[in-house]
Amino acid sequence: MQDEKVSEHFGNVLIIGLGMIGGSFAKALKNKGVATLFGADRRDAELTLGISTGVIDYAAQLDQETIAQMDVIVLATPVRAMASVLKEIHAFIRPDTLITDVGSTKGSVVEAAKKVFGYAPANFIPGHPIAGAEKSGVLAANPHLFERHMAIVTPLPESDPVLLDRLYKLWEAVGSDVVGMDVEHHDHVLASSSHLPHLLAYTLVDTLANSEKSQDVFKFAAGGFRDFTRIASSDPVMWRDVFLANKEATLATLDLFTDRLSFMRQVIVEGDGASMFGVFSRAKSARDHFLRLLEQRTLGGQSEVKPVSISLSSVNAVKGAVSLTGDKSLSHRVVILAALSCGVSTIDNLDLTGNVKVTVQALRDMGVVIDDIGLNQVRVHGVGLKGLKAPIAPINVHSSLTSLYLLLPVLAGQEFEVSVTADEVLLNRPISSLLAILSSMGATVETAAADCLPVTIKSRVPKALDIALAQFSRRLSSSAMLACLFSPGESQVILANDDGEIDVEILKAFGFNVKLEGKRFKSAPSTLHSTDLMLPADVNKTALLLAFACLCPGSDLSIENALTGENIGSLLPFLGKQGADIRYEKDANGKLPQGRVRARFSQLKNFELLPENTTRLRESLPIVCVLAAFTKGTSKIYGVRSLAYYYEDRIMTMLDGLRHMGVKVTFENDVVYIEGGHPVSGNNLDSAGDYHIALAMLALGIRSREPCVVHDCQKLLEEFTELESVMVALGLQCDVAR
Ligand SMILES: NC(=O)C1=CN([C@@H]2O[C@H](COP(=O)(O)OP(=O)(O)OC[C@H]3O[C@@H](n4cnc5c(N)ncnc54)[C@H](O)[C@@H]3O)[C@@H](O)[C@H]2O)C=CC1
Ligand SMILES: O=C(O)C(=O)Cc1ccc(O)cc1
Repeated sequence: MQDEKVSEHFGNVLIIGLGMIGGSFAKALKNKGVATLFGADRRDAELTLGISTGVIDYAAQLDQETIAQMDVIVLATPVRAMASVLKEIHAFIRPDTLITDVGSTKGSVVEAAKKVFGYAPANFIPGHPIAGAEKSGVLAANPHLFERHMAIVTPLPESDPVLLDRLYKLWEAVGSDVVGMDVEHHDHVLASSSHLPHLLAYTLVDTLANSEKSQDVFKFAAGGFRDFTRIASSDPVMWRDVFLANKEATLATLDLFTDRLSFMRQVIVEGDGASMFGVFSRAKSARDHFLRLLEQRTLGGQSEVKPVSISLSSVNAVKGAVSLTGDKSLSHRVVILAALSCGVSTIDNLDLTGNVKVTVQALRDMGVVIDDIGLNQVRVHGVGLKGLKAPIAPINVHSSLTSLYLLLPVLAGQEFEVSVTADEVLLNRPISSLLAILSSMGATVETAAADCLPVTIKSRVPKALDIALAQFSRRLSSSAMLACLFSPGESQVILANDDGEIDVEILKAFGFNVKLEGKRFKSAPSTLHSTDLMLPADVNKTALLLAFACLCPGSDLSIENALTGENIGSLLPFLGKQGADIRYEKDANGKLPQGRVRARFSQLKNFELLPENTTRLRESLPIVCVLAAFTKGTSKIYGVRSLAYYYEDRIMTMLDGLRHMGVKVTFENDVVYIEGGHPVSGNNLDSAGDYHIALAMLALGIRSREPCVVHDCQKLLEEFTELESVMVALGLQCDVAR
């Protein structure tokens, strides 16, 4: 099959050693139509098969006439055969012909070339695809073998830059990501990542095969044995050559491993379960981490998102009582505190979707064992305040601001150097206020661009905090509170807002000695201890569902496991002020202020949101706009332009939705005017993939006079996993189309 053409043509390419790797490379280039392929092999049968299976165009001899015609020569024999091949052909090679190889070791190949030529030839540039299999021979050739896998090139100081560029292009043409590396470094890295595992697999199988019980051992081999020993089916000649060629580096890694194996032997002798657990959990975390990195590469970093729409079939009352999955922002905080505690905490009703996964993964990457023990239930094995382990790669918070704000002070409190990065969306966002907290802690931080990610926390001289936050942000407040955990003395933070109550309750639940007087947060050094917690319902979801009930005549909705403090979140207090009928019934036994919150329909008052309140309600502005549409009179929202652009964008999308439903909306001189009290009618709304807009549009759709579809709800359903079942439980007729 001929793939699509790539522009560059590499001319005549000769593969010497037409086995699995040489054949795969030849077939990939041939399918792309970017070269004329010649093959040479000491086994004629491989060449015949190579032609009949369309791997090469021509079989070739290693004579002067052939070699002089080649633009690229690829050595693909076992590594120790490369010296003799080079000896045979070196006199015929044109100086502008690129000679390269695919061998698993590089030092020995460079040595061979220097010996044959008498110097390091500028046109000899070694390479090594990090892709393969336990198979051999041309029949195992696979043209897709190198796609989205790395290829290492190891240029020498003498290497010709034009030919080096050609080598990069060759590997790119077959789909590889090419990286340059020093020859010696290559041999050390590969000794550990590839050569040692092959040695272990061969030795394990050989040991067991020679044991008395070998029949039964193989008969009852479980999946683990099969996975671990797959590579012992690899070609023995190839691997004999690798160990002969890379003796020093393989011995170094083997010695290290042998020491660790002896240590594990002693651990077993002593029945030291804690050490076993430590080694196994760190290894699991490290492997999970690099598998994810690998997956990102092989998937091209892309995951396909299927559009989802939700249709609401008629105007409904919202009736019933439901419990919701735990609060997202508390979920982040609680797993972090449990990880920093001494002892094992069990957390129930944790929200393990979306960004919380990012925080959990970061903690796992730093050696914290977090067992999934049931639906939304985890057991966290705390490592103590400073017990996190240096991760093997930078911590990636992806697009999770909450993970970033909560983890950064925790990292600044550890004793290792660590870097933090994120997805592109967060990379250009200045985080000056957050970095200021780190510097108040006494941490030295380096950023790539001024006050933006990625950051590296270099060192720290712990200091007691005494700071006042100017910015209204719950994340920043929590960040400062967590920073106090690592303070050597009493600390004080003056918060910019007065909604720190729940965070303080959570800190207290883990034994942190803190108190909150108005906006003044004070702490004294303490050791955190584990606790078992049942998280109350998500504050945003609770408020949004209660807003639905306030909007729909005949409604009576109870959220059974809600947070019940007066200052929890911003939307419920706002609804209360607008005359909503909301009642709180506190559960006297809860560790946190939690219980039942009940809402019934009531006619809401129109409102004016001054800039300070607009900022306070910024996350909930889409639903606030919807509420405005159902009050009597005109509501005004001031100061939208002073919000971060994404909040402003959200409001503009929401206003478009309102207009589409016949609501009179204007935006003039930084004031949004929404005329409420008129019938709403329309059947199609586009939520632009935003969680808050999607929920607000559902609220709008519920009051529409005709059945209404809200599009682009995949993010909503991803984060509000129980939405569908909650809607059904509340008697809302909805249909999710995936
Ligand atoms: N198998 C794998 O997964 C990977 C292998 N490599 C490297 O690629 C090279 C080739 O490995 P495979 O393709 O797996 O082996 P293979 O056994 O499938 O192919 C090697 C071919 O070289 C031929 N050959 C041996 N000595 C020769 C000589 N003196 N003159 C001409 N032809 C000769 C053999 O007849 C055979 O067809 C090795 O250097 C190996 O280290 C690199 C990455 C992955
Ligand atoms: O089969 C496997 O899993 C491999 O590890 C393949 C492999 C073998 C040798 C190399 O130099 C590179 C890749």
